[in-house]
Amino acid sequence: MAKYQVVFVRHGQSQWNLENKFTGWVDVPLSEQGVIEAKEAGAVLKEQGFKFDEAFTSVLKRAIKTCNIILEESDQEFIPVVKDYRLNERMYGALAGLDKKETVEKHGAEQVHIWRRSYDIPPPACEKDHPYHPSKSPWAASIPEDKLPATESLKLTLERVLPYWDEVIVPEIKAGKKVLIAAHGNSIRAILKYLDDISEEVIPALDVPTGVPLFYEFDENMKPIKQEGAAEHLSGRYLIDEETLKAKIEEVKNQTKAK
Ligand SMILES: O=C(O)[C@H](O)COP(=O)(O)O
Repeated sequence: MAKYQVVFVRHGQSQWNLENKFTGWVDVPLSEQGVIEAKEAGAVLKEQGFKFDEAFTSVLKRAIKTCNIILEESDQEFIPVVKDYRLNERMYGALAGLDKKETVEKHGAEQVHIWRRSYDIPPPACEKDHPYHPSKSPWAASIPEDKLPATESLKLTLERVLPYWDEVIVPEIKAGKKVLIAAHGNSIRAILKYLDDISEEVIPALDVPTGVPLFYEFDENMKPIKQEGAAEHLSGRYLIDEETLKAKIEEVKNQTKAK
């Protein structure tokens, strides 16, 4: 029987999603389209009667803004919002700031797919003097230096996100709180891999669309309950029609397809 509920949402389209650049920990804003997506996500949640007691987000403004817009649109701005770098996007290493298609032209589609979607192969590390090294971000001072990654695979992202899920978010859920998690494509993929026990062979096929709420229910042991209309490989379902969902997932996949 369903006992707990969680809604995940990847931030709306960011300025660098629009410009098709690898982003990771670079703190770029939402694009105009991203703001619209966040508003739509909030409207759907309101329409379907979702109420939250607490929200969790990263320290990156595209996720924070998405979270705030959703809460504003659904009349729930009063709830506490907890920000933590452990929900950040995976750190994209030396690829941060590079055009995704130009990177394919330079290194080949196969190599870029490995960097983007393999489980345990990280992109090349970024040096300390890289313009987007995380030590240069304004919130870096609040993070232990040894926790500032020079690059991250999905596996390393999972090793960062999972303790936060287990030690901070799950106890809140088990205390009866309804939780919204506004995060990033790869930090959400990491949690979903864990929740739905997705294999290393299958995880490269999983893409998370921008700005679409993903609804999960769990039993008393925090085991996900398969929803009617669940998305491929997942127990949860996206709160959007299938055709729009397909188009939005395709958009993510197409970021590295030939021009
Ligand atoms: O950090 C980024 O570039 C994106 O938000 C996620 O990128 P990906 O879909 O290429 O992993």
